[in-house]
Amino acid sequence: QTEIQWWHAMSGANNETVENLAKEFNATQTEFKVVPVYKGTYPETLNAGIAAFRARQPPHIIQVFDVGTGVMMGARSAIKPVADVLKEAGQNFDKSNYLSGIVSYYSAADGTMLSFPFNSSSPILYYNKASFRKAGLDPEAPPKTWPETFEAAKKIKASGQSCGMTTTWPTWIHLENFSAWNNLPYATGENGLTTLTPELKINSPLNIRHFQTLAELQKDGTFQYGGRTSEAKSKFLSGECAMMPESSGGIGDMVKAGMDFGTGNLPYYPEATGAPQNTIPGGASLWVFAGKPAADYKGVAQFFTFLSTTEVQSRLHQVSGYLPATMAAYEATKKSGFYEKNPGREIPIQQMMGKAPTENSKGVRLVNMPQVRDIQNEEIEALLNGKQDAKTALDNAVRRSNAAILEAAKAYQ
Ligand SMILES: O=P(O)(O)OC[C@H](O)CO
Repeated sequence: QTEIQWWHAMSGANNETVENLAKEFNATQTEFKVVPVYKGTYPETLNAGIAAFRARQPPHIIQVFDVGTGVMMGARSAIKPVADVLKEAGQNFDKSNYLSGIVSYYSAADGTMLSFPFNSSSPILYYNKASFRKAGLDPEAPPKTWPETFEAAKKIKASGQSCGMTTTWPTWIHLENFSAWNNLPYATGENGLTTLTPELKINSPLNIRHFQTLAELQKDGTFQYGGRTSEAKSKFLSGECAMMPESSGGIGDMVKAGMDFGTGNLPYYPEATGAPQNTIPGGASLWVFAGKPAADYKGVAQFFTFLSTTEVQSRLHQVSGYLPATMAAYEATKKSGFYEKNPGREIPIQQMMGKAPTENSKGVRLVNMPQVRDIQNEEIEALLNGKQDAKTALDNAVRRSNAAILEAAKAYQ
């Protein structure tokens, strides 16, 4: 039996899903055994993959988060495009079966699909219904705009509760999706999609106002910072913080915890022209490393074909909150009545596909995006620690990121 190593970053409820998928696939045939290995957070998993590649011992499949896409595309000789893996193995592969916004994000300029869109997400607002009741807020009416969200957070705090709001992923949610959803540029060159050396635009007056408000609310704990990736989830699950913008793919843990929670759209600013626009694909995709024996790729292809079936895709979407990768799975979920029975579960798809994207909202691509996020996180943390104001933080983030992008782009020119 040939083992197929699959490195991933899924913890909690999503980890169980990954384990179950591998078991299920392994039971369908005897030639291959998919072995999932948890390698830590998304940034940790990507770093582990790069180190393993350098040591000539990469896994067959690695899960890389949205912003690692540019890094992987830049390492073209290290990877084998998923379209080739599937075609060479004689698997029926038609790009048009997949959700268009997702597939274009994971395709090369010539249209070749490079990675498998395993878990795409959109950020939504989670809220604790009991906390809303305690604060005299309507538990069936989540705030729609950022000003309403901050008002609700203040009321929750004023009702004697410990924290109105926290957030996961400050960069992904409050910078990248913030720009797309409010139809503002994140960077020049269609957010880096048409140039290797874009300049960031994340220090507009609305960006500054948003972060200055978060910093003000952080002072008395109305807002509580909770970390750079998904760490803040524990503050919501424990009941400490009543609201939390977080990935749609985080829903499995809330369900598992038996919480009485509601979900709403990602808030926006009503004065932003065209807002709410559309969100951009988050989550991760599966990349295949090059240089493995040809026979192994047959197993990888079989596994991806298994993952693409309508039955598996529908289930994955319904259990995890990630978007279905294929249109067929979306249609099947609609037909089954799932969205009527589970209000709010169509939100991530509607947020991403509800409007045709503008040049501000197709996606963000930088050759060194994980590094740029680190820079932004440092500046945001200094802001929330009271060391600088929002204008300084965002101006610094722009200046430092632009310099880092220019430096990183040299390797590709
Ligand atoms: O929590 P996920 O898997 O939806 O990922 C969120 C962000 O897109 C990661 O960069």
